[in-house]
Amino acid sequence: MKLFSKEQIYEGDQLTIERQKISSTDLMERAGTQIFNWINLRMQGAQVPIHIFCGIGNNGGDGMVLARHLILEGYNVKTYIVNYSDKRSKDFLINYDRVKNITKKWPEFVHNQDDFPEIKQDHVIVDAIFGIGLNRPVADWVKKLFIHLRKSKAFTLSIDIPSGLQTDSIPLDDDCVVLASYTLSFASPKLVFFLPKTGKFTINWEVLDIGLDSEFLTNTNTTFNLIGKYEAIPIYIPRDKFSHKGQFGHSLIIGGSYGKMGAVTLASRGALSAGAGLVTAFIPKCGYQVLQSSFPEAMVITDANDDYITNVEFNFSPSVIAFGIGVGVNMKTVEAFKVLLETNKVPMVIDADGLNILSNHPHFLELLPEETVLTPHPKELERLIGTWSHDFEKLEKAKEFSNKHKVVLVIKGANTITVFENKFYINATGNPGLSTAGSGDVLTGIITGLISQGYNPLSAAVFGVYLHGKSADIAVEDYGYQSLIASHVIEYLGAAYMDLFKQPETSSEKHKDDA
Ligand SMILES: NC(=O)C1=CN([C@@H]2O[C@H](COP(=O)(O)OP(=O)(O)OC[C@H]3O[C@@H](n4cnc5c(N)ncnc54)[C@H](OP(=O)(O)O)[C@@H]3O)[C@@H](O)[C@H]2O)[C@@H](O)CC1
Ligand SMILES: [K+]
Repeated sequence: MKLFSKEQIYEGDQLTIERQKISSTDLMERAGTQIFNWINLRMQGAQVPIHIFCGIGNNGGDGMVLARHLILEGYNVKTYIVNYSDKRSKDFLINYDRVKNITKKWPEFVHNQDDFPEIKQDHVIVDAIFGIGLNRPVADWVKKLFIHLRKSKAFTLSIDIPSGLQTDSIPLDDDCVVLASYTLSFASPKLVFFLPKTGKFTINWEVLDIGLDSEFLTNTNTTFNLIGKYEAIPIYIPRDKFSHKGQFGHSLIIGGSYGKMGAVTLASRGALSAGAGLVTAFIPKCGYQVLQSSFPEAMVITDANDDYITNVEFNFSPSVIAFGIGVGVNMKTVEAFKVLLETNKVPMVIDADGLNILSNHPHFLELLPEETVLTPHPKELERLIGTWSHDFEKLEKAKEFSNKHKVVLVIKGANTITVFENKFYINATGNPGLSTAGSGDVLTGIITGLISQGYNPLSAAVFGVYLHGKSADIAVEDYGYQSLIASHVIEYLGAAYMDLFKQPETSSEKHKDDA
């Protein structure tokens, strides 16, 4: 799913008005009506007090349309105008008048703290205060209103975006933003729903289709894309009946050191379960028995050294090499990595200590094959690209790094983001159960196994992250967040593949933060 920028949304808005020969007021009517339908379907006329807080721009206008429909339907509505500016938008004013024409209970003005109404926990709040037009910090009394709303603990439905959240920057502090239980967003979810510092302001979200111009929706290219089931399906390469294991490549997983052999086992199992034809693990000698007995499907080659890798030698042509899991940073291992990089020609996936070695020896980066996949967690990323002061800076720096070194960068997190050639692919699957030992090793294995069978590195990264998260989403139903372990993610990979063709996208693809 495309994540449109604020500028693109305003442009789509304008194009829709021109091409469909409708007025901006008509488009607002569509938006407000969609929100009304959403609420009406769920509340079925219940007389729970609904407090609708409207700003004075078009987000407030949407709130006014909603208020009119709810009042006409007999709901128990209280409407407020959060009067943060005198610059009312045309469509806000039109819809303000329309509300006044159908009820004697005119909207109440809120100018300061004394005007804040009492809201009980079992009431409903609609937040139509600011939309994507917010472009500076909110006034102090507006911030106090946001705190007041939050303190009520009432279900809070934000229209388009939680008020106070800008589409392209991080709020000064948490009190500057409404905490939404649910956000109904127009045209596309907003990028900020997926970033660590801003995603927490909406517990759930959904996109409402307001019929924007279809040509605009199809032809507009976006820098950010959300990867759910419908984006994953076209990446999938089907298998034909006469295929054999020789077609799916040979993954070589190089890693491990004394005490860290399980990581290589997990990655090897991940690669084979993702569909690699053959998997060979290259490990220090001490892991030979461990790996052979814990994962008989893998072949094993050992280093001359017992405890860590000193010299990588093998006598076959792998389709892809993964390096770094549990490998440590011994100087001999570093040297072995360098020699490998100097001679290697096949695609690579680099993780864990492999990334730490790259950070400590940045000139190694020049030796990487183009489109090498790097899979850092936040600390490893920081070592690679330096520190950042906020999420947007992090993304910018990650993009520069990926461009400079021509690498596919997989930024692991609650919503893992893959960066390549100035595009960002935000993964929609996965859950807090993945915060568990070895889950990154499994991911590296899956991506390696996908490259092995012919996926290009970018597709393998994007699809691999999707499958990894999806597998965890299915497994968590059986294990719960706390008990999910990395091995389960491997065991449920088959289910994740099969789910691609099973049923329409379900709510599990929606952003959830209900750990
Ligand atoms: N495109 C679509 O798909 C559709 C969009 N629709 C809806 O329109 C919404 C966008 O509306 P909007 O542009 O009028 O902006 P909104 O967020 O209501 O803010 C109002 C004004 O406040 C001002 N302002 C900014 N920061 C401020 C601050 N800190 N303190 C005080 N004032 C501040 C700023 O004006 P300024 O003062 O900068 O001139 C701004 O213009 C969008 O989110 C969606 O809900 C639908 O109706 C139809 C289809
Ligand atoms: K809002």
